This record gives sequence, C-alpha cells and structure tokens, in this order.
Amino acid sequence: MSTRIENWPPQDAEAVEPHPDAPAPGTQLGEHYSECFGCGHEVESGLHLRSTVSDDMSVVSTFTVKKDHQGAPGLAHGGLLACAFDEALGSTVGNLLRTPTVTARLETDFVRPVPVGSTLHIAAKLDGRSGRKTYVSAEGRLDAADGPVALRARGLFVTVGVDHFTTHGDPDALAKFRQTKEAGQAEDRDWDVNP
Ligand SMILES: CCCCCCCC/C=C\CCCCCCCC(=O)SCCNC(=O)CCNC(=O)[C@H](O)C(C)(C)COP(=O)(O)OP(=O)(O)OC[C@H]1O[C@@H](n2cnc3c(N)ncnc32)[C@H](O)[C@@H]1OP(=O)(O)O
Repeated sequence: MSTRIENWPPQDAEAVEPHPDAPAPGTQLGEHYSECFGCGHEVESGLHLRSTVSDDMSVVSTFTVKKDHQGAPGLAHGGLLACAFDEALGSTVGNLLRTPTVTARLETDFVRPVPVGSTLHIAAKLDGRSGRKTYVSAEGRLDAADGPVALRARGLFVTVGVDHFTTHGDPDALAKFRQTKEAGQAEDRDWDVNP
C-alpha cells in the first residue's frame, strides 16, 4: 500500500472543483477542533496554524515555530513540520471540498532548516481527485510568502464517512467537537456529511 506515487497527480485523477459553498477567497478559517494539535487553541504547545483561503483551489497557512517544537537545538523537529503540513493540506481539502477526509499518505521534502522563531508560510493547492482520493500539495517558505522554500509536501486524503470518527474516535471528544460547532466557535461547518 505504501508505494510512492510517482506521477503527481496520477493519470486517473480528474480536475478538482471546489464545493459550491466553499468559503470565498480571503476567508480566514477558524480552528476545526479546539483540541487539535495542528490548529486548536486549547493545546498550549500545539502548532496554532492559522489559514486563509487564497483562491478557489488554494489555502495559505502560517505556523510560527516555538521552543516546544525543537528537534536539534534551536531548530524545528522534522516530524512537527510534517504535522504542520498535514494540517495545512487537510484543512485545504476539508474546507474547499467540504467533506470529511483523513490523511492516507504524506510525503515531505525538507529543503532547509527551520529555526525556532521563524514563521512558515505554507501555500497548499488542490491538485486532483479520483473517487474518494484527493491529491493536494504545498510549499512552505521561511518568514514571508515569497521567502526561501524550506519544505515541500504532497498528501493523499481519502474521504470517509462519519462512521470513521464514531467507530474509532472517543465519544466524549466527539461530543465536545459537536458542542464547539453548535456554539459557533469554529468556522461554519455545514458539511455534506455532518457528524
Ligand atoms: C466527526 C468529525 C468530522 C470531521 C470533519 C472536520 C473537517 C475539518 C476540516 C478541515 C480540517 C482537517 C485537518 C486535519 C488534518 C489532519 C488529518 C489527519 O491527520 S487524519 C489522521 C491520520 N490518518 C488516519 O488516521 C487514516 C488512517 N487510515 C485509514 O483510516 C484508512 O486506511 C483509510 C480511510 C485512509 C482508507 O481505508 P478504506 O478502507 O476506507 O479505503 P481503501 O480502499 O483502503 O483506500 C481508498 C483508496 O485510497 C488508496 N489508498 C489508501 N491508502 C493509501 C496510501 N497510503 N497510498 C496510496 N493509496 C492509498 C487505496 O488504494 C484506495 O484506492 P482505490 O479507490 O482502490 O483506487
């Protein structure tokens, strides 16, 4: 299952269309869950990614590297950087296609070191879709939208039903997720498949 996807997107992928009710370019996306390590405000040492729709097919996110995110002294841990890309790519798919998806595959190329204190500007775009599979890729630049490229990533996200979360997730956490939504604390989430 884990063979590298050589052609990106693969030949069977079709052009992807954003959902008719996808948030418009310029919309700032809220956290999708307050306890999410990637974007949730309740996770003190989390990544606190903040994302904005840039066009029909793209979302830009920022992530500022803190001391808690170190691997080597003064430098971001690679796994955390991959996590930031997982969040940025997943948020792009989830918000522009308005469907629940999970990461099936994530490839990350680390191009240059990312120091503590720097801000990664991650530009992610939808590349194609084939059935339940959505292909999405991103570049992360240091300290500015046109700064030097520090990482590149590609992700395959698979659309799942709500049963994925109800079967495998924690009921209390799901209840909290729903309450957050009902209280309007996260972005509008009128998903096609609604938990
Ligand atoms: C109630 C909540 C609602 C949520 C809605 C909120 C949305 C918020 C909006 C936005 C924010 C989102 C931000 C989140 C960001 C972070 C996301 C994560 O980190 S997710 C956690 C990590 N990922 C997992 O835990 C998956 C674990 N894996 C699985 O559960 C399964 O393997 C799954 C679902 C991925 C696939 O299992 P199958 O049984 O459903 O389907 P099969 O047939 O195996 O795969 C479907 C197709 O995908 C291909 N595929 C699957 N895995 C592949 C791989 N590794 N490489 C290549 N192809 C793969 C297969 O070959 C197949 O392709 P063919 O349709 O036959 O052409």
